[in-house]
Amino acid sequence: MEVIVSDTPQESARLAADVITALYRDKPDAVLGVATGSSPVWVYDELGRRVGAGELTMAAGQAFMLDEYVGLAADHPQRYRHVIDRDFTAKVDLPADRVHGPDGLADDLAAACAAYEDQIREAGGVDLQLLGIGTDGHIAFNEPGSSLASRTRIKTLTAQTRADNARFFDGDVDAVPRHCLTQGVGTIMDARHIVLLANGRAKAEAVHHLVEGPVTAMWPGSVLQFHPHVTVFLDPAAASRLQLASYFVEAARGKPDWQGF
Ligand SMILES: N[C@@H]1[C@@H](O)[C@H](O)[C@@H](COP(=O)(O)O)O[C@@H]1O
Repeated sequence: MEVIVSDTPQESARLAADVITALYRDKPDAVLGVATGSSPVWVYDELGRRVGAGELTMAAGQAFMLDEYVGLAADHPQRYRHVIDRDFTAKVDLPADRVHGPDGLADDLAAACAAYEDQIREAGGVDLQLLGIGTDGHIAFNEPGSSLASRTRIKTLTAQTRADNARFFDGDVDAVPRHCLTQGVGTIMDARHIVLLANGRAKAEAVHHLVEGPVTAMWPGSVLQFHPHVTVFLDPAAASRLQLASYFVEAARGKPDWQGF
């Protein structure tokens, strides 16, 4: 696991965008895994800027979302489909019909989950998965206690996650759905490169468990310690509980070239 502590979230986002830019240069039809939440938004802004400036094209790519709420009305602005359309797809040149997500309005949710797994496999798997992390250590919507081998399925959200996400529902926790469809931990682990961003002190405990804790389903992000290619971008506040923080900062200073993680 490579851990990079930057001075600001914006600098982390630029570095993450460098990794994605390098991927699309090498592989124009690359498959990107996209995440909702505030953590990746600056990455999407930077990708959009680069596409606009002619420095990057994702036009031959595909993207797969991590998760979706169950039962939110088709036109609800907080459906992750709409969030990704607004935060990511609208900014880049990747055609909207090549951005896929699990169908939280399907009549048969289990079948929709299985179909989504098939779709990812048929696309050749995810080349680079962008991730955030919840304050309780969840990745996508794999809450504490999730099987570390899980595949895309229906999950119940914890009270903590619903409280965290109430800010997107005018502060009304009762408006936050109780269920979601989410890629499983095992599905995420199949991605060839995982790039996780975390910012702010509220993430410091989850980041500590992710990087330094024992691998446990109680902190699902910790399973990334078993993945051969993970890059974690942190701001100083998110890194503040790492025992190895000064080591990571020193290592970053000695690094001559950020390209080619
Ligand atoms: N399902 C998403 C996760 O994919 C995301 O990582 C998490 C953290 O969001 P933020 O980046 O806004 O802190 O929020 C949601 O629960």
